[in-house]
Amino acid sequence: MTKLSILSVPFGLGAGHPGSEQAPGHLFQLGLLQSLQQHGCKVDELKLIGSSGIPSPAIQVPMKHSSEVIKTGIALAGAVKAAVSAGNFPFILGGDHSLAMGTLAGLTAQYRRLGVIWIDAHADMNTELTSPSGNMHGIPLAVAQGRAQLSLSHLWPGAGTVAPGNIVLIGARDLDSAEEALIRSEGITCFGMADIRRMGMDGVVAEALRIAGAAADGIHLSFDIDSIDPSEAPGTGTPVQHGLTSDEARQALLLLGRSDQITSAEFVEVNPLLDRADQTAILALELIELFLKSL
Ligand SMILES: NC(=[NH2+])NCCC[C@H](N)C(=O)O
Ligand SMILES: [Mn+2]
Ligand SMILES: [Mn+2]
Repeated sequence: MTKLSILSVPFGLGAGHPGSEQAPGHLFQLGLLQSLQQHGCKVDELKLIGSSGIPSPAIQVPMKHSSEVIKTGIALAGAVKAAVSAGNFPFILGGDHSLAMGTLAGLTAQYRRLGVIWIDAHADMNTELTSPSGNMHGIPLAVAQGRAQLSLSHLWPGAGTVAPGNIVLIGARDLDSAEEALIRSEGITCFGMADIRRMGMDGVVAEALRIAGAAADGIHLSFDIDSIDPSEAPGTGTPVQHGLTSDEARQALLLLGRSDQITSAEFVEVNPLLDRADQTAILALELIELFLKSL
């Protein structure tokens, strides 16, 4: 049975709106842990990740709250690496998407070649130079490829990079021009909404696992709640119309959870302050349970 390390990261300074830092606490309040227990999930470790005691980073990044993002990333990277070494499945509960840099730093320090499946309305592939917003949650996948000034090895000394050929985007529909150019020049696989409707989510997931998993010894799933249409998941800072239905998200998470190729996951960008009557939080809770119990 899969032993879980749940790493809770109440951090939201990488996003443009406050609120995602409240998501882990809110999901726990709604009964996440109790219901995981009821579903027979084995939570081996539950850890709260904060940046207190982490010295200011040596690298300077010209973006909003970069030093806090980096410090949190350093704390998270260490916890992720330790979880993998202990033979546990790391599940990171955010928080905003900037924390993926910490996750990926810890993972690339452990895996020889890591694949990444990124379910998101966005590509999060800007650099410090191309970011239109200055928000750190828009850059983690460029950092992970070694394309930004900030690199994963700034967060964790033994961290590596993620090869563009092992990155698969699902649900992307709001790309900035520099991101589009990078996706095209690197040949990064991107399943947009039209592909999902044409191939079906089962077809997309099968292809995603094949591509992300090529020659890889692990695949990380990064799930941004804004992949889902705002009609069903309004509580997020950067909603984008015409997204996944909740059923498509359920299907994706069930299939990915069942695949033994997935070796870690994170769930980000739920913002309780922007939610409508907890609609997004309740859906997130259900999706997380569905995923973790299918592992
Ligand atoms: N993880 C997210 N929700 N990212 C949104 C990014 C939006 C935009 N592309 C930016 O760079 O600011
Ligand atoms: Mn994102
Ligand atoms: Mn997004």
